[in-house]
Amino acid sequence: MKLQLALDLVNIPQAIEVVSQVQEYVDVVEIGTPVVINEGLNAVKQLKEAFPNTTVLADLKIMDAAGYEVSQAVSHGADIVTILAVAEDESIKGAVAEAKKQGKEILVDMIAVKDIKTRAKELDEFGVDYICVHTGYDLQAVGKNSFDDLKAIKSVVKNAKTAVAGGIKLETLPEVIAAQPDLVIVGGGITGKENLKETASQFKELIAQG
Ligand SMILES: O=C([C@H](O)CO)[C@H](O)[C@H](O)COP(=O)(O)O
Repeated sequence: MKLQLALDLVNIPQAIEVVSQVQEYVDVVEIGTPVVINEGLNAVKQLKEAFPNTTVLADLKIMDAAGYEVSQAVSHGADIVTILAVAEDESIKGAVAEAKKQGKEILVDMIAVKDIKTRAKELDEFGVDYICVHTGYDLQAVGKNSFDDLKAIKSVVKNAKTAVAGGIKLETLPEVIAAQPDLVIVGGGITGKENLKETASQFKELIAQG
């Protein structure tokens, strides 16, 4: 089980500062969608240049022009690129084909999917690398989480790795770990704390005990 740190509410220098503090405890660093919107793929490029040995995920949440957008993210240093599960099948297949060509990976974000099991089965057959259940900020705000969705996809996914994101905190981490995803994605649960390093190390320790 790996830990991904999501950086959403920072600019580029702040992102680099956060990663320099917690680098040893995280397996993947995500340049979040709000950062890409504010700073463009330059944020991915600068993070990769600052931490060349770190796996960098570009949270583009692609919806169309998938092959092209994956190729752009990869050319800026992304190792993993996200696409939305609600995108057309052709877009998902295009993203997977481009990532494979470049030796990189695709994470599909299940945000807003209604029939989780059916879509997860289809995505699994398209050869995506990760299928991620995700409660976005707007549903977190009304008290939702993705823990039951994680169990649902775990019951049908045979090939892809599974991931979970959305409001995960140290207090809720044991419930997440119990469902055994391959990747746990945490943003505010780490970046919102005073002592980032201590919090990241506690996440890492619990995940290692898995
Ligand atoms: O993908 C995300 C969200 O849509 C904003 O871009 C976050 O990175 C994801 O939800 C993880 O962040 P937290 O919910 O703060 O843990």
